[in-house]
Amino acid sequence: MSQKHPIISVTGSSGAGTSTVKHTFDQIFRREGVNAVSIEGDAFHRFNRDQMRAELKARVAKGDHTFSHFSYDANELKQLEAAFREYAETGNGCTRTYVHDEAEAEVWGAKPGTFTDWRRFEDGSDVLFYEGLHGAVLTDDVRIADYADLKIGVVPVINLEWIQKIHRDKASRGYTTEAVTDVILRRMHDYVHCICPQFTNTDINFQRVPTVDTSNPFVARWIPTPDESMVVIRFKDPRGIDFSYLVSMIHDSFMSRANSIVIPGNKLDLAMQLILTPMIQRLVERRRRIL
Ligand SMILES: Nc1ncnc2c1ncn2[C@@H]1O[C@H](COP(=O)(O)OP(=O)(O)O)[C@@H](O)[C@H]1O
Ligand SMILES: O=C(COP(=O)(O)O)[C@H](O)[C@H](O)COP(=O)(O)O
Repeated sequence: MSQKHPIISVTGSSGAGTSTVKHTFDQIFRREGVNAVSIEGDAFHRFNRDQMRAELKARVAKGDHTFSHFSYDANELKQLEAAFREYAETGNGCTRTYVHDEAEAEVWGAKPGTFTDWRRFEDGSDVLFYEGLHGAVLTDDVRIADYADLKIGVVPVINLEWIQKIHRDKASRGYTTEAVTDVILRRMHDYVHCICPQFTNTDINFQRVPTVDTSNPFVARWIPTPDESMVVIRFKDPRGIDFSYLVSMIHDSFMSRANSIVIPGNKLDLAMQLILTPMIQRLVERRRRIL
């Protein structure tokens, strides 16, 4: 936690929609005049694509079938924690980019499946914004969640998450359904052990729930649209959340528990803006007062 250099962390599995949610944050940052530096969880993978394949082969040969990008030890989580700590203390830090495909390769000048060099953040930012798989990890060794001032979970129900991952990985990363299915299966152990526990450490979770049949996600021809879904928004600490304001502003929303509201899927962007803008304003105002 840092009053001077706040950190916002958006955590979700692969295909959950964290990159999509980043657009909403970018809009809020732009409108509110907040200068944010962004980092991606992929930057903190331990291995590039070839090294990861070799490591997987070696682990399988030793009888370990659970190693994946979700595993804590497939990532430099100490380094991610150090990046959060350094930012909290000094307002700066280091990141790099994992290049997924040819389009990103053009932008970054590195081959798909490799990392760029490490680089320093730009000076003078108001907040650090993280988006990735491990932004709310809390273990005996690694205390990433402790450094983040606002932690958001993006967690579609699992069939929908798989549909989103399969479609994104096929459309923009060139994988087949079979290849993505293998990845989903291999990652399941650490989905349970490394990803799910983080959603008890987050301040707010956004859980998209389809209202159409997704019972066989591996043959779904398209991703259920916002109109074909609802979103459950759960607050860890509901004190200070003006639920009656939210329910009156978001047409057709309702409270399902004392700490949760349910909204139509096509109101997600509006709901995020209504909920997150005052929270971001508070973080930035507190920082500016101190400075
Ligand atoms: N709220 C949403 N409504 C419809 N499609 C979505 C939504 N959120 C994400 N998607 C789709 O799901 C896929 C995965 O989203 P993405 O943001 O790339 O996930 P992540 O970065 O968490 O891996 C993308 O094709 C994206 O367009
Ligand atoms: O698990 C993830 C990260 O989440 P996201 O999918 O949301 O980026 C990616 O698949 C790996 O970064 C790289 O995998 P590959 O080397 O197969 O591209």
